[in-house]
Amino acid sequence: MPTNPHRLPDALRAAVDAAKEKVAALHAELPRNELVVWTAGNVSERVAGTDGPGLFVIKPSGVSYDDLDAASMVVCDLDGAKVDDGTPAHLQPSSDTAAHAYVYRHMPEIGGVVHTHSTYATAWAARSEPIPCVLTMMADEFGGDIPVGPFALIGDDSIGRGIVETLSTTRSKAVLMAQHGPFTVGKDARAAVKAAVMCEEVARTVHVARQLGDPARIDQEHIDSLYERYQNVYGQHGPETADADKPAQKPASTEERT
Ligand SMILES: O=C(CO)[C@@H](O)[C@H](O)COP(=O)(O)O
Repeated sequence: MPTNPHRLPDALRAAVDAAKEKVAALHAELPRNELVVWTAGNVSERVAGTDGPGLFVIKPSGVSYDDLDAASMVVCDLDGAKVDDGTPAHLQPSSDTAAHAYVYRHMPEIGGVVHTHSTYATAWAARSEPIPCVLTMMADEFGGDIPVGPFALIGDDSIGRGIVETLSTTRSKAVLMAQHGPFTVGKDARAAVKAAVMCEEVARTVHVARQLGDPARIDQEHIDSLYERYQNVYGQHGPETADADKPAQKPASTEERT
């Protein structure tokens, strides 16, 4: 049953509108960081403070990045069904909506999901090869290798299932879906966009390094130390300068999760 926007409590209406503004603005980061071409890629964010079954905001499918604004963002429930909140009826949500919805249903700590076809990360995905943790930046952001998820067709739960299954075995916020491209997650959409930018950067750097030889993986104890510092010490921590990229909960160590 579509949701009538006029029946939304004021707080939920405000939260939906805030998410639409934020997700629209974050979509501009994808072309700005050269992570997408044409209409490829998408960003979503869970609507904060939603009682009941939950909602998220995602871009409409196949619309030029130049034409995306808050008014064109689509609101969906956690089954991926479009919610009628006043967004024009002809705007259908992203073709990856079912994957985003699956992640939100199965990873309650996650508040943002991003998908791109960024060149270097997608090249690793094309080979179904994990990116080895040979850079401190990888240890900082991803806590280890960036894993590969299974090949899956677009349109149903298959991609989402592959993302969740793969991310459940790692600290990484990025997964390279085989022969498709990277999906990243974060506590909110901004953190997931950051992970997408970092994923492409390390994919490019490790690729370049491999043209020169075989880079060595960082020792596990050093990876753990770097990850701990970056996640818990790096950046600003005052109430007015809190880093929005920090995870809500400290993820378990690799040893605890495997
Ligand atoms: O992976 C795919 C298609 O292969 C999609 O991610 C498109 O690249 C973007 O689709 P929309 O979000 O515009 O539907």
